[in-house]
Amino acid sequence: MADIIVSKFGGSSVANAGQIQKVRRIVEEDSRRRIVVVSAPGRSKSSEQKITDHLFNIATDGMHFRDQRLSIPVADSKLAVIERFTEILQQLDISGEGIIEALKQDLDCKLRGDRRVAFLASRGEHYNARIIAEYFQASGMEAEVGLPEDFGLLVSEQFLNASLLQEAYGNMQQLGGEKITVVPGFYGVTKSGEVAVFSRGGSDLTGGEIARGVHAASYENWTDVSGVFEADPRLVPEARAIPRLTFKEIRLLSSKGFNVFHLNAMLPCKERKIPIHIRNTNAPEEGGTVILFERVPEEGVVGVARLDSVAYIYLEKDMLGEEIGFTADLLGILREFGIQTYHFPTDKDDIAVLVNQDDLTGAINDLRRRIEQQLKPDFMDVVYNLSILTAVGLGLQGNSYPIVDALSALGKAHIPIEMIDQSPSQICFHIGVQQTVADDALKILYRALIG
Ligand SMILES: Nc1ncnc2c1ncn2[C@@H]1O[C@H](COP(=O)(O)OP(=O)(O)O)[C@@H](O)[C@H]1O
Ligand SMILES: N[C@@H](CC(=O)OP(=O)(O)O)C(=O)O
Repeated sequence: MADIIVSKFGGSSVANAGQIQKVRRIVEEDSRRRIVVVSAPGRSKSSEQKITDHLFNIATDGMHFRDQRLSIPVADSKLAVIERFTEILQQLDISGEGIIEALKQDLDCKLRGDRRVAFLASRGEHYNARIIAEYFQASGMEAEVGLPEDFGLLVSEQFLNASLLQEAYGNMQQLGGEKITVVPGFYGVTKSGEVAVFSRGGSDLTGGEIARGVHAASYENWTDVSGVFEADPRLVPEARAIPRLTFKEIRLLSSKGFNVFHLNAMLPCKERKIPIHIRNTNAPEEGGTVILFERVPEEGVVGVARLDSVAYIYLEKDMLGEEIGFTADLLGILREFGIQTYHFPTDKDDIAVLVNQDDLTGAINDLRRRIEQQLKPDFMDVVYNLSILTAVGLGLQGNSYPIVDALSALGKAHIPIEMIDQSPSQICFHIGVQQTVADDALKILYRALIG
């Protein structure tokens, strides 16, 4: 189906009726846009929460916003979800028959545990897709909704972090006929028909997997910025959109904080060499970013990413470097505790592992005890609140000068460096700093390496 474009519209692009009207215009403009993947309504103003967050709040009995030091009662979240969909229906001027009643019933579902969380979390995408398909039809388009439960978007039974099952690719062949099919992102169904969701931001994954399944000519990812920027535009306002990136570069950048595109969403497209085009729903005339298999680099560094909330677990033990299997044992313990690791610089008598510090919450005492018992370090320390700044670019291969420039710029600004790591591929390097200086450090690196 080489003439099909799969177009995914993110939460900001489908947050309200005005945005959905823009989506319609975009879809109508190119007859190849026959599979449209939609997210749940995101924030349309900063005072609002994403519908998916309200749904997680309902599913977790009002605990979901605790990290943001907010407490939103379940009843308020239910009301917010119902009101948002009612408003969208009214403003699009469609009846949406039975939709609000069905939504209310779903919000009172009796499922338990992860199954309950997954089912509730999926409702934002489910109802938005149904509404958008109905709106497309009402405005004269040949369109229908394609629900994962109907066409068989089969996923594993990890209800809150599902992955696609191979059979799903065959089932996707029924998509992409003459009609436009509106597919809800973020969820699939297990072989026994239960709903399971991908990780957060997972509508990008739905789009990427469907693009692979139908052998699409391209995968468009429509959002609220004009492509992937050289640095997070909220932190570095002068950053510009990067016209072309490779699959490898975007993966390195998204794994270190470029959350414009889900880290794993490029993998299915890479397999089939399907180009990904990141574009702005609010400015479709702008070029955006194209992600391709290869490109000729004209620069050293193409982007600088920043990842916060990193902790540094440091162990010292004489002869550690000579003890075969020490690193594997340490990483094995971290795996057992479900702690995400980023880097592990090692030396003769010491090792550090940089981890996601949110994963340490509630686990750190048990983890320390376990490491002490099994690995018997002479000394152990845990340092919190670090940021990793990651510079990426194919042009770094065989050109180490940007590393010198980066260190010298940080040195001139008296920014202390906690960690340095060059990736084995040599197309990126990482610098760890205290989170308190990360804003400055990012701007300094941006100016030294790109701006
Ligand atoms: N390097 C970057 N380039 C572009 N956007 C970025 C970058 N890093 C972070 N972002 C943020 O990602 C946001 C888009 O992602 P997301 O909120 O998931 O969009 P959507 O709702 O369309 O899925 C942008 O509004 C921007 O604030
Ligand atoms: N709505 C889901 C899935 C998703 O991809 O959303 P968005 O396109 O708004 O990032 C989430 O918030 O995680």
